[in-house]
Amino acid sequence: MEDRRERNNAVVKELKARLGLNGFKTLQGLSIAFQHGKMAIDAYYNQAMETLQGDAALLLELASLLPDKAKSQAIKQHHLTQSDPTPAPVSEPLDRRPRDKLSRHKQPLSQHTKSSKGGFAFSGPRAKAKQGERLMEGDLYKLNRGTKGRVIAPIEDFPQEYKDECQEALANAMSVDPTLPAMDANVVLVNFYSDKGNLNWHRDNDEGKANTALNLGRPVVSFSVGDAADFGYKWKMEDQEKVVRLESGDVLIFGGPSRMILHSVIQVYPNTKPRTLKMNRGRLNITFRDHSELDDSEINLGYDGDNRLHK
Ligand SMILES: O=C(O)CCC(=O)C(=O)O
Ligand SMILES: [Fe+2]
Repeated sequence: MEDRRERNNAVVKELKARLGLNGFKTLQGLSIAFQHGKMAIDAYYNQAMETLQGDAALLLELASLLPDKAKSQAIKQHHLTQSDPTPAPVSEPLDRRPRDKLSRHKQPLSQHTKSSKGGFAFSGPRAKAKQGERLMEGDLYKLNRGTKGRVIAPIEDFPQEYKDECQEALANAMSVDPTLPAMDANVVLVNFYSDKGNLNWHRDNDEGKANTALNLGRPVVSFSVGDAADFGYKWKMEDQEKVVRLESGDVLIFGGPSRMILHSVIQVYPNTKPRTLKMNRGRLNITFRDHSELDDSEINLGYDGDNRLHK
């Protein structure tokens, strides 16, 4: 309840700052009319989007706060059925050379995915038992590696929305790069970085040489939530790195010939998360992988992120 009120206040603050008092009141009037069944969903959606200048993420945030959950859900569904929802999730190829081919996708994230403190990801008992590494202890941050923490768990431990969002982002990336192999995520790896956290150069090859998923170049699909960060990538250690700024809601996808790219998280930018996002300082990274052919004993995604470097 408390949490809901705080979110409500944050959204109201953001709306007033963006729209001014008059714009805010217009939107409030529309929302009340819609809630009371005095306005049809398409009229509400179109007018609210117009008032919000096309910020669908903010509209969905607002919708999630409506007291009537059926109405919240209806807005979300309506948004998905729009042939050209604005802003559409966009995929942008970051580089066209085969080995450096990454794509970035902008996606309005569900409440689950950007849930407070990544709490969901870190609260699954299986995740804890399996890895013996925790982000949280009670309600406190307890990062297992000083400025960062990691949890790895089967996708079934997460809400269905996680997988849906992963597949949506992938489909979008495949539409800009049809050569990208498909993947069917079955493992989720969640990293949390404090604003002092970083991750050294590495390739995502911890699964072992015999890994068919790697051989087939099945993409890694990687969501960023919270503070922005610079993500570096290059093919060889001696190459000059390229850097892409990852913001909350960005999805980075690398597969095919670039599945084995060297990459790193160079730095996190403090206080850069969207104002409406209810989350403690820092950055969450939620990474989806397809290890369908491997059984659990073959997957060794231990947190030796900084030791598997320079190989
Ligand atoms: O946090 C990120 O964006 C990257 C994480 C990563 O590269 C990894 O966990 O292997
Ligand atoms: Fe990685």
